[in-house]
Amino acid sequence: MTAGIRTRDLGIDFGGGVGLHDVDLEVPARGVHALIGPNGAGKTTLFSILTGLVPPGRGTVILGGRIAYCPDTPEHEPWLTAAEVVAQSRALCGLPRDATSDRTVLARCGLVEVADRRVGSWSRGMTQRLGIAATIATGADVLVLDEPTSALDPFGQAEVLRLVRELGDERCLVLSSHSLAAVERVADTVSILHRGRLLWQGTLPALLADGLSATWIVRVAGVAGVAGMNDVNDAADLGVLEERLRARPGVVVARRGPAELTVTYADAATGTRRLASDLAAAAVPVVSATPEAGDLDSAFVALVTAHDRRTEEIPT
Ligand SMILES: Nc1ncnc2c1ncn2[C@@H]1O[C@H](COP(=O)(O)OP(=O)(O)OP(=O)(O)O)[C@@H](O)[C@H]1O
Repeated sequence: MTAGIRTRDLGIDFGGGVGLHDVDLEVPARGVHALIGPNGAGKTTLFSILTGLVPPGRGTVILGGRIAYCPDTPEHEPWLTAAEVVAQSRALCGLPRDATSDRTVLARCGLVEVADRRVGSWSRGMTQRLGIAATIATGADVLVLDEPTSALDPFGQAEVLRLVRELGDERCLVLSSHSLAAVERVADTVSILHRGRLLWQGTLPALLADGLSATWIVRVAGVAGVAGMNDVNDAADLGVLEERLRARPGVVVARRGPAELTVTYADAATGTRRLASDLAAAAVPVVSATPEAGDLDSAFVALVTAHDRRTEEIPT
């Protein structure tokens, strides 16, 4: 796998243990990579070192090509038009003038209709998209976007995430975000930074599998269209399902609500293997079976909490 970014033993000390410690990051040359971490984890510091804005205290950074960075709150000269901002970005990288390409970049970011408007009074969402346009215009192989969806409304977020996904299909795109739902939608690979240390890195499916619990929430179907009867039928179906699942070996079943059971296995891998066949054998209509913890939020919280517990246990 060619790397877009590779760091070895990267570190910086701000004093009192704050900074970055032994960061060995590996980001593929193509795809969307999300760097996530609690506030103060060191994400912006790491981006600043990767992009050469801050020299590291120690370690190395190897890049697969030119890198461009868009800060979380991009600022543009207010008297410039959007087209001029993009042209300026291209010129600062020593690239020749190319008004057609500038328009294409603005069109990709949904800004072509306002290309000739001065950007001084633009909304946060438009300013953010213009920052991304200026970043794309550099033609860099590695794009780093610091919290590109923060402070955007749901429409703005969807638009930026669509663009992020598109760009990641062409080159190496790294973003940081506190919106784990957004990360789950667009990222191919993820790294988790906490207190300046890289706790985890790998593909999103691997991270989700790591965080998967051994418990599933199973909801049964009622009899649709029978007024006032749904609860009664749900209860009846639930009772039958409960009894039949209990008869299966190694399954722990508990009631969760009027139409829901929790079904727990010895471990997540056993559950993944057996849940579908156990439900089929029970032969009761089921609406859904959802892992109790199987999303990025729970995987993230589990990793960070486990790390904190371990470090608290180490005597000082
Ligand atoms: N130049 C500096 N001098 C001293 N401390 C610094 C410096 N830059 C960052 N820090 C500290 O390093 C830690 C990491 O900060 P950083 O901004 O990189 O975190 P972050 O993960 O981007 O946080 P957030 O999600 O809140 O933006 C913080 O405790 C911050 O106060």
